Amino acid sequence: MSSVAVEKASPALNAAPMLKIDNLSAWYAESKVLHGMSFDVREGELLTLIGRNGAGKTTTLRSIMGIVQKRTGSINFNGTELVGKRTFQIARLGIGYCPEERAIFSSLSVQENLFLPPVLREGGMTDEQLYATFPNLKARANSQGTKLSGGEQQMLAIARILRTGSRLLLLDEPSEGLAPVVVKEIGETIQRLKAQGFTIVLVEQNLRFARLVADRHVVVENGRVVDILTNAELEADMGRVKSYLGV
Ligand SMILES: Nc1ncnc2c1ncn2[C@@H]1O[C@H](COP(=O)(O)OP(=O)(O)OP(=O)(O)O)[C@@H](O)[C@H]1O
Repeated sequence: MSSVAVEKASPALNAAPMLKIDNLSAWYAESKVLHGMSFDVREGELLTLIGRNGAGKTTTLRSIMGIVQKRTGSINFNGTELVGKRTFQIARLGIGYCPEERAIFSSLSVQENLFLPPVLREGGMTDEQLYATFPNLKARANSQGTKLSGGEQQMLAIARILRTGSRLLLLDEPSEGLAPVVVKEIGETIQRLKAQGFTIVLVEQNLRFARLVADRHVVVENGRVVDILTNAELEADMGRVKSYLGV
């Protein structure tokens, strides 16, 4: 399929930006980790951040959520500037963050974990909608967090932020450490969420997974954006991205 055909097939590529990141820099203590990153995320789009270990992908998500000590530049979400805002204020605007470590509370049941974050704004999924989207979790509603498989924990971590009313989802390596069959399930879930109109930024090392779900890819290297390409462009020239990733 030509890139033009794919771009036509993905209306999100022509949508207005929901998040505009301009000249973003971020620090951990004295150490500058992001060096003037700029990219945007369009409404309804699924955008991946790809790049080697330590490139700054997680830090980009943490900067959007305000979980770094210092950041400069601009992160504009639907017209509101996020630089200067606190994490709870950012969450209330409708941004949900699912960290790499998943943060499932082992002593709590699935249901308790699910209902832990407060509903922050209207439009969040109801319990029925959540359990319809994640039928495995319904069957495990009273199981303790620790008794879940890695895939179930990942599903729970994603489900938890859907209740809150978030419309922009920041997902950090949901495929990490999971068996291929489970990665496929997570991919299908993410595609369903996109079809439901969620906008998603996905940090992903697994290119095979990223290609299946994404509209566009932002390549991060040493805290800088070194390339932005549509999924069709990636399909047409895998070598372009593999050279960045060293694979
Ligand atoms: N809490 C921290 N304190 C100090 N430096 C950090 C901290 N977290 C990350 N770093 C450093 O910031 C840089 C970017 O890390 P980041 O986790 O954003 O990369 P990444 O692209 O997400 O890679 P990975 O997939 O390995 O997590 C790395 O050099 C890392 O060592």
